Amino acid sequence: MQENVDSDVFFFTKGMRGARIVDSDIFPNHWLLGGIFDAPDPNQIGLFRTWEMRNMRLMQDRYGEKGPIYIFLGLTPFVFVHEAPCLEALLRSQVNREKNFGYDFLKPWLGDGVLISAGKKWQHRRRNLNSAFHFNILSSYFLMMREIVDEYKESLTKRVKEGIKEFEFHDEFNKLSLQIINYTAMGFKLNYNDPLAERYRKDVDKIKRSLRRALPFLDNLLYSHFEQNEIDWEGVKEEMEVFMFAGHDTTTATSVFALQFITENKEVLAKVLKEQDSIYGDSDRAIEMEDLKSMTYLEQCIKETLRLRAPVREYFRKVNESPLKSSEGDIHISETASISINADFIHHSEKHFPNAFTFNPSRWSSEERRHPYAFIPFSAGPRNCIGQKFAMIELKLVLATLLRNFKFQPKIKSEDTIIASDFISSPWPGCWISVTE
Ligand code: HEM
Repeated sequence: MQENVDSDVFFFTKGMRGARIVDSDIFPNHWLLGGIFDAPDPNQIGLFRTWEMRNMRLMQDRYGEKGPIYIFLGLTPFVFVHEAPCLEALLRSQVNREKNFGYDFLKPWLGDGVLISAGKKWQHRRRNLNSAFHFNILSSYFLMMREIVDEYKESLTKRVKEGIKEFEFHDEFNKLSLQIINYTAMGFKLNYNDPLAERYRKDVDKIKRSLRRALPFLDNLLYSHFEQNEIDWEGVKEEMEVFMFAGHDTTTATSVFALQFITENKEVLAKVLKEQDSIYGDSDRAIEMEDLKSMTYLEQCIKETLRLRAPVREYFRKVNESPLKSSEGDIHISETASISINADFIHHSEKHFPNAFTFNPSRWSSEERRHPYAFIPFSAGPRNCIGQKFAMIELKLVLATLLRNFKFQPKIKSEDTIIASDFISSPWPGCWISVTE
C-alpha cells in the first residue's frame, strides 16, 4: 500500500487539506504497522528525542507549509501539529481539550484528576483549583518556599564546608522541589530519614496541626469536600497526587538545566549577578516576593531554558471537533487520530527563534516579537498549566538564592548533555556541578 507514497492517506485523512503520509526515507512505513520498526530502542536514553526531532525537521521541510503531518506508529495514526497558527487553533479551542489514550498509564497513580480528566469533571475541578493560585495565595506560598530554600542553602553550605566539592544537581533539585511542593501543598516538611511508620505518625500529626493555619491548597480541597460537598474524598487524593507530581519534576528539570546554562556562560552569569547587585547591593537581606519582579534578566534565562529544554517536551490531545479554525484557514483533522503537540520541536524552529540551538536569554527582551504560540512550555489556552506562576516564583527564588551565595562550575557542557525523554525531560545520567562558596 505505501511504497514511498507521497499522497494523502486515503482512509484516515480523506478530504483533508495538506495531510500527507511521510516518505519512506524518513519513516520507512511497514504496510501494516507503519513506522513502528524505525523507532529507536527506548532504552537507549537520549536517542528518541534526536530521532524524533530529526524526522520532524525533515517532514517540516517537505510539508511544512501544508498543515499537520500524519505518521503511523503501529496502527495508530499520529498527527504532528507543528506550526504556530495550527497550535493556536488547537490549544485555544474550548472543544478540543481532551487528552488522548497516552495518559492512561498515569491513571492508576494520578487517578482521574485535573491533569487527565475530561468534560464537566475537568471543568469543575479546574474551576475549583484555580482559586488556589490567586496572587495573594501565591504570596503565602512564597514565604513557605523561602523557608525551604533557606534551609537548603544552609545544608549546601554545610556540605561544602565539610569538603564535598561536586554535587549531582538533578538529584539535589529533585529533593528540593519535592520538599517545596510538599510543604506548600500539604503543609508539612518531609524528613527522608524517618522510618516509615514514625514518619507517617508525625506527618499526620503535623497535617492536623497545620490545618489550623491558612493552608491554601489542601485547605481549598478540604473546604470543597467538607463544606461544599463539591469533591469526593477520592478527588481530594487524586488532586493531591497530581500536584505532587506535576509540581516538582518539572521545576526540578528547569532548575538544573538553567543552572547549567547560566553558569557555563560567563557573560550570562555576569549579567545575572549584576542584576542581583542592582536589587540587593551589599545587603544580605532576604529575598522578598516584590524583588522577583525586578529579576527580569533571570526571567529571560528561565524562559530560554524552558525553550531549549522544555520539561514536558510533548503532550497529546484528541480531536472532538474538526475543522480547527486557524488564522490561516480551516485545518481538518481526523477524529481517529492522536495529536502530538511537540513543544520541543517548535521551540527549535529557526523561523521563530533565529540561531535556535543557541542559549540567548536576550531574545526574550521586550523588543523581540514572535507568534505567541511558538513558545508553549506550559501549554496554552484553557488546558494550560495551572501552576506556571507558582513555578516561575519557585525558579527565580531557587536560582537567585544559589547564584548569589555560591560559585558553580558544571562538569559537562549543556551541548554534550544527554537529555532523557521520559514523561519529563532530565539530564542523563545526571548533571554534576562543582560548588564553592
Ligand atoms: C517549569 C515548571 C512546569 C512546566 C514546564 C509545566 C508544564 C505543563 C504542561 C505542558 C502542562 C499541559 C500538559 C498536558 O496538556 O498534558 C501542564 C499541566 C498542568 N500543570 Fe504544569 N508545569 C510546570 C509546573 C507546575 C506546577 C508547579 C504545578 C502545581 C503546583 C503544575 C500543575 C499542573 C496541572 C495541575 C496541570 C493540568 C492542568 C489541566 O489539565 O487543566 N505544573 N503543566
